[in-house]
Amino acid sequence: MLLLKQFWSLAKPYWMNPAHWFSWVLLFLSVAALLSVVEATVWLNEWNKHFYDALAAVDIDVIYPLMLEFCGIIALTVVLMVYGKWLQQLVVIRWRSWLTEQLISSWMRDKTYYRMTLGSEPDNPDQRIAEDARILTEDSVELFVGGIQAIAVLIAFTQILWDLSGNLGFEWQGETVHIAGYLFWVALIYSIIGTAVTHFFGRQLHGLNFQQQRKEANFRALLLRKRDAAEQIALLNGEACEQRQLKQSFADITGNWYALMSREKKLGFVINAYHKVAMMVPLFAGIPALMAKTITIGGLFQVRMAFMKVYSGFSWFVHKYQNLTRWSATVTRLGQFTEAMGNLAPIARVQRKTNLCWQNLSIEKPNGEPLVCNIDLSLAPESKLFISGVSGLGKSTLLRTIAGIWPFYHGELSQPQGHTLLLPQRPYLPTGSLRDCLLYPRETETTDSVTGSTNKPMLTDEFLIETLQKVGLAELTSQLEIEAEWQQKLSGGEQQKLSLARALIGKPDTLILDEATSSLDEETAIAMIGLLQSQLPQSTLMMVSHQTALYPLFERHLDLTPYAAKSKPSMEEQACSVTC
Ligand SMILES: Nc1ncnc2c1ncn2[C@@H]1O[C@H](COP(=O)(O)OP(=O)(O)OP(=O)(O)O)[C@@H](O)[C@H]1O
Repeated sequence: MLLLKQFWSLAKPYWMNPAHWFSWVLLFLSVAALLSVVEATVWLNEWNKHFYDALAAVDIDVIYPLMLEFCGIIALTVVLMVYGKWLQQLVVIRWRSWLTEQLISSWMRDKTYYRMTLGSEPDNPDQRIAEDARILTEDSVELFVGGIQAIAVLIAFTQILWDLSGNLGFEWQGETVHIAGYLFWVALIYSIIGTAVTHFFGRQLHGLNFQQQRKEANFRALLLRKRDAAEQIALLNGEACEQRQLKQSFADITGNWYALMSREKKLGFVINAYHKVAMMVPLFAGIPALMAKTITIGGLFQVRMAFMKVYSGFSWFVHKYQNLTRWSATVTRLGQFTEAMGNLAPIARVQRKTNLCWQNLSIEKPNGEPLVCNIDLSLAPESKLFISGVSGLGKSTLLRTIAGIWPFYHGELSQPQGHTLLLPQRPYLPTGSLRDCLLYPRETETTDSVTGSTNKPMLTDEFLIETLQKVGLAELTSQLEIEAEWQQKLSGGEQQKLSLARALIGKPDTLILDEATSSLDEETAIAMIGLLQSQLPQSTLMMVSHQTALYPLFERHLDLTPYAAKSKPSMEEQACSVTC
């Protein structure tokens, strides 16, 4: 029940939105095509009787036209099946595109992707957005259309089977008992037994499939991290450790896989035996009617086909058991993910005032442990503030709070008006051209091929080149269009210079630097801060740094040490506690 509720909350926003009427039309056409296949199968069933009777009578005059009719039925069935499937795939991709877009925009909205990492986020959001959205849409449409088809088959062939079965009469305690439509009852009982046994052997597959998807995603994520940290791992000679981690993660996959295999093997015995026996059940069950000469050989084959269809309609659940367990695991995973996004506390909007202002500002870790307490500060526009304090005190966290991404604080906090840019110690350089890296997160301007106009005010190449020269990256000026893994290609200092160039291009009203010059030598760091101050005189500048040489460039200084929630041990104290 919970599963269906979860599924409905995922499916309703798409399917109940009138804007998606065309997907309903496609779904309807797909169902119609597959129902026509059922109709063609009924026709084929009729054909079976005539054909086998004609064969038994060696009636060539009837056999040849029947062969022609067979070709017609098969051609029609194939066309309907192919287009039914094609329409189904069209529905899937439309729904999947919408769902993926919704998941991405919810994940990106209000920095959810970041805020989820601060709590106990559901594992591997990447897998939930990419893989689970695909499985959910594919399996749901397939199971829905397949389910309707199974019901249609059941309805169409129940009548046929009932009529063909006639009355089975047998003696019971001296009386003759008649069972109308006895082959239908055989198919029903056989299917109920099959469904019950399948569910008994397969019921643990839901949990195992859920775990399998999670472990596969963990392994993939671990591999991706190695790629991101390739250089650090190589320098630390961490291969053996990494290999151990990967081996362990893969062992988790294989451990669960063996459990899955063992369950599927048991289920395989049941399902295969069930299907194989099903082929002969109608022939064996039809023998009394054949002996009583109430049906012909052709009729027996017609019975067999009708029985198989009724049985396959009833056994749809058995056929689709593995898909259903995968589908249910996916619904649970996506349901958890969307629920976790929805349950996040609303983001606290930082007030905007002329001055940056903190009153009684206290900041905590996500677990509630206090970091810094009762900070009071007011900073007029265009001020330059240097913030210092020992490592781990909470300086970066204070900057995150000002930037509005750290929700664990109380007290008064207001941000100056206008655009704020925070440059972290490790800049993020997206994959793409150097121009993309330089302009991130602005979109690269494009020129309209017809009118020649640009979709945004153009930042000229001259300006970009001049900016690169100013920050000391003159050698990169010819590579603006080169696409590369710039994060790997540039040195730490060069990456920081590129990040500072972004500030010169973006001209923010408030610029926050979190150890943004830590990889530069002192002389260059001083030159860079001097450059920012001369080029952006109207920007409010705030900088956290351990580079004391920069201190004189700032008119104001805030030492966070007195605000620390608990005093951090000094290096000497730490060294002492180790040696003592
Ligand atoms: N996302 C997080 N989840 C849990 N704890 C965190 C998180 N981010 C930071 N912390 C903790 O908050 C404390 C302060 O971290 P912060 O990065 O603000 O220190 P810092 O003063 O900038 O240190 P440094 O000078 O070494 O950069 C640390 O103990 C850190 O472990």
